[in-house]
Amino acid sequence: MIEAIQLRKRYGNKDALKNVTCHIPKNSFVGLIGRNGSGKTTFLKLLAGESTPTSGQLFVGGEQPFDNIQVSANTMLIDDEFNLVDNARLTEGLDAMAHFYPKFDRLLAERLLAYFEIPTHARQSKLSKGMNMTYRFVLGLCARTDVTYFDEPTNGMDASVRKDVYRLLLKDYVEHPRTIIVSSHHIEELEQLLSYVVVLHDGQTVYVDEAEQLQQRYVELIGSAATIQSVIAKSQVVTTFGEAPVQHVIVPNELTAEERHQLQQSNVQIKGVGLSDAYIYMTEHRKGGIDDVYNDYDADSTL
Ligand SMILES: Nc1ncnc2c1ncn2[C@@H]1O[C@H](COP(=O)(O)OP(=O)(O)OP(=O)(O)O)[C@@H](O)[C@H]1O
Repeated sequence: MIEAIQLRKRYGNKDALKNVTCHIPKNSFVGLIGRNGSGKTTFLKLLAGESTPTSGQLFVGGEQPFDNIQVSANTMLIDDEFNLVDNARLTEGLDAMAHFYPKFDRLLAERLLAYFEIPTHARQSKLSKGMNMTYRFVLGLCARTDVTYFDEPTNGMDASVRKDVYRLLLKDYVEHPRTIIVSSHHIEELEQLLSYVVVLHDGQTVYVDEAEQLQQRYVELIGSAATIQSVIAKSQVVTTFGEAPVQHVIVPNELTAEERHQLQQSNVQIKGVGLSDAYIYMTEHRKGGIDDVYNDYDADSTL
């Protein structure tokens, strides 16, 4: 459905995206994850045809998205700027959606807005931040475009609305399979839904694959620091936390049978790592964890 090849986007003298390469199969439910400033919004804007790549190639459904009516009729980007009609009442927004998007489910949209207690006679500009995001989310969901991009859709929503939103996303996706890409900082809340994950780091794709594969990328060793150090080479360690004598050591899931045997013999527990933690280890180990900063600070301040 989506093919990006060595995509680059430059703003002035800054590369917002340096090298994004990914293939996303049709009807995937994708988590677009990455640290602040890693390029998620920039990538979504390119996908939605709102800006042009500086170099590289990008295809959505076989078409280049920029300035392409066919792509824009079948895709939708919901972000905190989304506003179909300026200063409109919500009912006018619903009218516009029905006009532009043939698969828009107006009845469901009205029922959801009533459930979330969002008054449809109100003007969008008068809604609270959380209500505005919920309204936009409802429009994006009910549009049922072939591809829908949600950029941080739960920003400003309270915990209970966020929970409903994730449930809704899953229910609607199961009943109407399509390609959905969600960028979010609440990846731990989203991870049960994802079939596919794209991780951006510093403007580059560092992981593109099924969510399950990312979960299996690392393991956590819990036990005596001395034992772990005697079996695992320092170069294998992604990060370490916890205070001696019991330490938690994260390593790539590439232990040999011999290493596993030695660790288990010494009562070191070998545990799987969740998706959101795996993502954090993948994008954090280059600069060390927060413990390293604190330990270095302690060492320097006692000099
Ligand atoms: N219009 C712009 N002009 C100049 N630089 C920009 C522009 N838009 C984005 N950038 C820069 O490009 C980089 C990527 O920004 P982007 O907003 O895509 O990241 P992000 O992953 O969505 O971040 P966040 O999680 O904080 O929303 C950042 O360094 C940002 O400062």
